[in-house]
Amino acid sequence: MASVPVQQPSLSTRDLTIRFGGHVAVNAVTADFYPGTLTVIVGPNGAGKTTYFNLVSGQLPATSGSVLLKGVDVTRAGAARRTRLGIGRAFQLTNLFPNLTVMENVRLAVQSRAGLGMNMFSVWFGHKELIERAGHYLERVAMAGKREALVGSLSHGDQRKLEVAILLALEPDILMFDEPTAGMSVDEVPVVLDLIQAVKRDANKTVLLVEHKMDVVRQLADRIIVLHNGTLVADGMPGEVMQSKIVQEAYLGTPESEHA
Ligand SMILES: Nc1ncnc2c1ncn2[C@@H]1O[C@H](COP(=O)(O)OP(=O)(O)OP(=O)(O)O)[C@@H](O)[C@H]1O
Repeated sequence: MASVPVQQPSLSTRDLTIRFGGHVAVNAVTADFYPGTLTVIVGPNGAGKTTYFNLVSGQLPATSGSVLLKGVDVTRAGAARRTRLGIGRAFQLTNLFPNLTVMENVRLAVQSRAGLGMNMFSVWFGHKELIERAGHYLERVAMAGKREALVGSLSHGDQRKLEVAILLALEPDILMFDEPTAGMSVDEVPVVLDLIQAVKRDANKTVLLVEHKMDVVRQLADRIIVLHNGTLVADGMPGEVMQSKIVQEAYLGTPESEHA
């Protein structure tokens, strides 16, 4: 009988926990994430979603438990090492250079991915291929027309789209988005959602998304994890998780319209 190959998780957390004083913000969360799957993490305000993201991407040190990236224990590794190992996160605008142009921001990401370092004046400057690659990512977020604009002058929605372009340019294996459409205008939202759809069709990419808007959750999720008071209370296919009693009580008990 032919054996079915067992897929290795690209990312795992084991009993991952962080305490702030007496408050346990993330409480013994164990989960595996696989390539080709988009997992949405939902939960009420203060449930621990962003803190869990910070523990995974290395912005916060765990109090206990572990984070494994492709089987490598990175619990004590900083964010930079985790990035080198393939984690990429869209950082709510904190990784943009406001005094540089849109093109320069994406070029730096392409340059970084190409292993050339972040020096604006290094040999790649003017390098046609890198500029073309940066242009490609700008086209994917429908921002090719704004390549010479200073980032600080962009609308909030454009800055969020640029952030997605930069994330894509870094070509991570694991992509983490924290409410990617928050603050976007109605016509900007589909650009980003279509892009995330396209990323999730790539069987090699693992996508994690924190999201409040239930229409976005329905549209994108292959799997839903529910956090409540820092604890994982449900994990499964969208249909079953949405129907489960614990979710109805813990999350959907809050009217959806409040989060829409
Ligand atoms: N640096 C910190 N110091 C102390 N408490 C913190 C810190 N960061 C988060 N917390 C607390 O941990 C809990 C979880 O916060 P977190 O921001 O992760 O929730 P969330 O699910 O992302 O919420 P929201 O949906 O509102 O963004 C909250 O009670 C928050 O006040």
